[in-house]
Amino acid sequence: MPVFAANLTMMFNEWTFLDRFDAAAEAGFTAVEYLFPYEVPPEAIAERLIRNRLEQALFNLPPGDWVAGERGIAALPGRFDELKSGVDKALYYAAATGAKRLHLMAGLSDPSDPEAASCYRRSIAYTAGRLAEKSIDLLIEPINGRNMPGYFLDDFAKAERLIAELALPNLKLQFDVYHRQIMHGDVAMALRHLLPVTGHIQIASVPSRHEPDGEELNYSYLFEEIDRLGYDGHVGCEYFPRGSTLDGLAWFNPFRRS
Ligand SMILES: O=C(O)[C@@H](O)C(=O)CO
Ligand SMILES: [Mg+2]
Repeated sequence: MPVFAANLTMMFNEWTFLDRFDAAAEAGFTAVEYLFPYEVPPEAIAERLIRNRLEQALFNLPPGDWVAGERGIAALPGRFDELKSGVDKALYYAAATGAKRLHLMAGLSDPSDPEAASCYRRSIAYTAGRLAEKSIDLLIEPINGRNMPGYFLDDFAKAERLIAELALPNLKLQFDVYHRQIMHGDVAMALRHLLPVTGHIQIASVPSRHEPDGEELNYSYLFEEIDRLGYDGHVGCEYFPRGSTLDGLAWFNPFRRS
């Protein structure tokens, strides 16, 4: 049975950020993820995780100036010092929360620009090395251009090639089924092929990015496939509820912790 992590950036928005941990546990989740924890002291997050017996599945390294529209800095020339201090900060939060996976966002940059490509590889190699000292995996995630126009890592095959070429033991793919379906389709075959390099899976309906309970993907089949493949990581519920988070959790009934 897949182990689901509630994405607290998108779900449980009826509660304040810290209270979302309590709400997710109450709803039967055993793990959580979110984009960024950096507005809240790590000790406060750790306290909620322990109190609710929740595992911290994943969060993202600092992405640059998100509010101004940046979506990561790893492929942006001239930002390496900032990247290094972001790694320090993320590791501090990972130590407090027990996170064993961090996602590094590439940024908005021309995918065919060789300078961006070399910058991205350098950032990944540096970050993976720092994370390896703490036995933490580094994830890279291809993101579809409809949701994030101009995102550097815009192709699953490119991510696969990069992981193979860099050959860093803790560098893995963040396989977001929602992005995969929009970018390339062929989700089940891609899961079979890429599972050996996949460190985290995320889900949402396509095209609406709502609950995984309809529209163009058959999630019952995909959940069984994920089990058949022997995937033992988390499946992040990275979706915007159609209405209230709790009203939208019927799909989760067979999986919830009682
Ligand atoms: O799919 C996404 O959008 C996220 O997983 C993310 O990390 C960046 O927004
Ligand atoms: Mg995602």
